[in-house]
Amino acid sequence: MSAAIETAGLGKRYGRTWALRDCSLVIPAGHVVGLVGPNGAGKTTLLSLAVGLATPTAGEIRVLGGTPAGSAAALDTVAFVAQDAALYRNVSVADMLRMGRGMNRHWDAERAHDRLRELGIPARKKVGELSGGQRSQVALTLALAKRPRLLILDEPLAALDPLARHEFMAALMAAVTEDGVSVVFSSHVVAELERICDYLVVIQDGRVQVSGEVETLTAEHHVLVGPAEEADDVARRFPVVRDRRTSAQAHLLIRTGDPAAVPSGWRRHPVALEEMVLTYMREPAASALPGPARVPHEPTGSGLS
Ligand SMILES: Nc1ncnc2c1ncn2[C@@H]1O[C@H](COP(=O)(O)OP(=O)(O)OP(=O)(O)O)[C@@H](O)[C@H]1O
Repeated sequence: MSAAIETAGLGKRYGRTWALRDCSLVIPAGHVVGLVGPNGAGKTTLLSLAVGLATPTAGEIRVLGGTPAGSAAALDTVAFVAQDAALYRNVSVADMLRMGRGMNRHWDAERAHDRLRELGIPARKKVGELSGGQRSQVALTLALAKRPRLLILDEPLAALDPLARHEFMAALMAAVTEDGVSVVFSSHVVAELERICDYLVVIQDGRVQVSGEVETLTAEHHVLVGPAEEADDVARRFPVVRDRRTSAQAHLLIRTGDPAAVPSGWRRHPVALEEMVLTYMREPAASALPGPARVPHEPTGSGLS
């Protein structure tokens, strides 16, 4: 399957600040991708580069199987919903739709009007007169009317209450099912990721920390619980994302491609996606971990079953 977004050595610097560095990433097409990371991590920068609103300082970025980001061909097939659904507040919804039709070759006006009718959003209203949730839905309607193959959204849920959030995501998922569009969206709503996305990218301090299919990542991450005096030995055998110890017990959040490899006398617990993401966000050093995980040492037979 081709890549929705592919970067090689991608970097973006603003003055002295590297907003994004050494980013080499392949996000396969056909996924709903959650891009997460703390404030200032570089999420908006990566998405802006992907839609051609910013140009790289280093490296390159391509979309949809090799089309240079920001090129005319890419603009035809990529749609973007910016943070806070930035729209012209004094313009009516109907005029926004007319502008969209004038600017896009594959504009599906009927679909846009049908969507707004279903949502009960009057086209004559000015954008500034709509609620935050309605504005977001208008922004999504405009993006989908382009009939994109890749839809990129920057924090689409930020301004929405839980109900509007639910309705927005339902609309997005319907588009994924109907059109097979690839979706990449940034979000701080970590708790909802598991329900929404099947691919995850965690970014921190301008670098990609972890990236992969949700199913694979949750299968690879575990918490090992066992006696503290054996923890150093166990920690040498697995890539450790988080190491918590009391005088008696150790809790090691590890990443391994071999979930059966539990040291004898230790217990293994699964890790929910939310806990995994929050752990990476709290542990910037975990970005050094390889992926997929490799066991750094051959087992020596001293306790691994
Ligand atoms: N136009 C700009 N000029 C100068 N610095 C910028 C600019 N845009 C972003 N930065 C800096 O680049 C870094 C990454 O910013 P970016 O907006 O990409 O992060 P983010 O992960 O989207 O953050 P948030 O979650 O707060 O939206 C930050 O240190 C930010 O201050």
